[in-house]
Amino acid sequence: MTEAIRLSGIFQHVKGRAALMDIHLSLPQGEWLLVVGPNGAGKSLLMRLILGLDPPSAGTIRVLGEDVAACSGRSMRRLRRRVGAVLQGGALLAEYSVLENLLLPLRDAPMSREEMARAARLVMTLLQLDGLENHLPRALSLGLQRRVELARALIHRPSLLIWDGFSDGLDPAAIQDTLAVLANLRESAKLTLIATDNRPDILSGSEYRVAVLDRGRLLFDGSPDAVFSASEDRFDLRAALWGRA
Ligand SMILES: Nc1ncnc2c1ncn2[C@@H]1O[C@H](COP(=O)(O)OP(=O)(O)OP(=O)(O)O)[C@@H](O)[C@H]1O
Repeated sequence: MTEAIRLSGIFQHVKGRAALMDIHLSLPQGEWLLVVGPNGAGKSLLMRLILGLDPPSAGTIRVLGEDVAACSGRSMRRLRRRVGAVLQGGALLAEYSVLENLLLPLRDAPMSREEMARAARLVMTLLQLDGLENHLPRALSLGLQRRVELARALIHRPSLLIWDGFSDGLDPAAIQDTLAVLANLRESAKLTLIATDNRPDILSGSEYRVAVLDRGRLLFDGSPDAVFSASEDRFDLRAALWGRA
């Protein structure tokens, strides 16, 4: 089976401090992985490495079969067109309309204006954003802004979606709506999802694996049921999942 990602022996140092240590992780295409852990565990750093936004201090990262370190210029742009990203803290450009924000990932795509307009219409309908194309992000609720971010991440029909901070700004109903959209894409287009969150059950209702990260180390990688039962015996897992109180 083709792999969406394979991380081998990843270390990441930030300002002289080891923030990720000896991470090994792989995921077949079409599967979903939830990376959970407390604040500061290293989830965002890991997502940035997978996206090729930062190079790791050591180790290799393969994304959709490509060695990220070996990609540059054209090959990196080609790889990025196969990956969508929703990053923490929202990255909608404030002075751009919803439509202009949506079209950003297509800047370098070999597509005509008509094809771009069609892609935007499709994704706006998919996420029920019709009629909002000329709005500025600040005119939208936080939940709608998140939906625009997701639409932007999906506009180029990526095989792999990276979502850092899955439930940020989403209420329970919005989480369920979002999961339904993603489940359809998994069914129809084999979309792979790698999401981060603080809650290990946030994707419940879907089939997914959980990787527990704590202080830069991967403590566990398995099914949600396995992680919950393992945490009954392991203080470190329990603390990473539910807090050290
Ligand atoms: N630019 C930076 N400068 C200094 N330290 C950083 C920087 N980015 C991350 N770190 C540190 O690296 C560690 C991992 O941070 P990271 O943002 O990946 O955690 P996280 O698990 O995503 O946390 P959260 O759930 O709060 O988003 C933390 O100790 C953080 O303080």
